[in-house]
Order: sequence, then structure tokens, then C-alpha cells
Amino acid sequence: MKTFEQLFAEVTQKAQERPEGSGTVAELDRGVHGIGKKVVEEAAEVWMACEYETQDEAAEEISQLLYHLQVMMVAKGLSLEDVYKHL
Ligand SMILES: N=c1c2ncn([C@@H]3O[C@H](COP(=O)(O)OP(=O)(O)OP(=O)(O)O)[C@@H](O)[C@H]3O)c2ncn1[C@@H]1O[C@H](COP(=O)(O)O)[C@@H](O)[C@H]1O
Repeated sequence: MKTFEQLFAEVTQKAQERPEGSGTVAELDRGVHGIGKKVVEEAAEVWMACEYETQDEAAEEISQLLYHLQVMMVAKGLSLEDVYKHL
């Protein structure tokens, strides 16, 4: 199990080191347009899971949306603080 902050640190590191086989690197290479499509797709999956699926399935979809939002943050050069200041 990992926290939001730990995942963000890992995603940031993947972007810097670009290890072979990283899904994060592949997604970053698709750019803001491609990442944006993934964010929208995952948001819809969150909605459907929350309407029709189990608590655990909803939680899993939410975790995936959070991951794709983090990839978008890294693609845009946004820090956690940049986002947190609006919370
Ligand atoms: N938390 C996640 C995570 N959540 C979601 N995803 C990706 O988002 C996809 C969402 O699944 P879907 O079922 O909606 O989509 P899919 O059709 O299976 O996948 P696609 O064909 O659309 O890519 C998954 O297939 C993963 O590619 C994630 N990919 C990586 N992480 C974590 O990010 C870190 C870095 O991962 P790598 O860069 O791959 O090493 C690791 O800690 C991973 O656990």
C-alpha cells in the first residue's frame, strides 16, 4: 500500500529516469492530449463503478483516476503544493 504522496514521488522519478517498460513513461510520451483522454475515461469508470459496482471496485477505479491525474500533473510540471494550495 502507498500514499498519494509516495505515488507522486514514484511517478516523478519514473519521468526523470525513464526506465524501460514503465507504463508511466509510455503515458507521458502520449502527451497532455493522450493523458487527458485517459483522465476522462477513468473519471467515467469511477462514475459507473460508484453507481453499479462494489465498494472495492469503486475504490480501485478511484485509485486509477488519482494515478492518471498525477501523470497529468507531472506532464504539466505541477507540484503537489501547486494543487494543495487550492484545496
Ligand atoms: N497506480 C498505478 C496505476 N493505476 C492505473 N494505472 C494504469 O492505468 C490503466 C487503467 O486500467 P484500465 O483497466 O482502465 O485500462 P486498460 O484498458 O487495462 O489499460 P490501457 O490499455 O487503457 O492502458 C492500467 O492498465 C495501468 O496502465 C496505473 N499504472 C501504474 N500505477 C502505479 O504507478 C507506479 C509506476 O508504474 P510504472 O510506470 O508502470 O512502473 C507503480 O507504483 C504502479 O503501481
